[in-house]
Amino acid sequence: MKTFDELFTELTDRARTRPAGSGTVEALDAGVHAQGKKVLEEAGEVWIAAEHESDDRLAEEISQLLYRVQVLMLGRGVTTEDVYRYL
Ligand SMILES: N=c1c2ncn([C@@H]3O[C@H](COP(=O)(O)OP(=O)(O)OP(=O)(O)O)[C@@H](O)[C@H]3O)c2ncn1[C@@H]1O[C@H](COP(=O)(O)O)[C@@H](O)[C@H]1O
Repeated sequence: MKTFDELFTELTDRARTRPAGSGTVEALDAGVHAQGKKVLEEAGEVWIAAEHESDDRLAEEISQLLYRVQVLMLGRGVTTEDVYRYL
């Protein structure tokens, strides 16, 4: 179990240390265009899960969307502080 901030710290570390086998490193290397497409894809899966699937499946899809948003944030160099000041 981890929070949004804890995941962002972990992904920031992945970007810095670039461990072999990290899907995050691969996603970062794919660039902002590919990262954005993943956000859109996961958002669509969240929508479908909200209409047709269980609460647990919806929660899982939301977690994947949050992950993809964080990868895009890292890809663009946007921090959680940059985002939180608009909340
Ligand atoms: N929270 C996530 C997470 N959520 C989603 N995903 C990725 O998103 C995929 C699921 O998305 P899809 O449903 O689109 O499945 P898919 O299209 O088959 O996925 P791909 O083939 O596109 O990778 C998973 O297989 C992961 O590749 C995640 N990958 C990593 N994390 C966490 O990020 C951290 C760093 O991970 P690594 O960089 O892999 O070490 C760890 O704490 C992980 O738990």
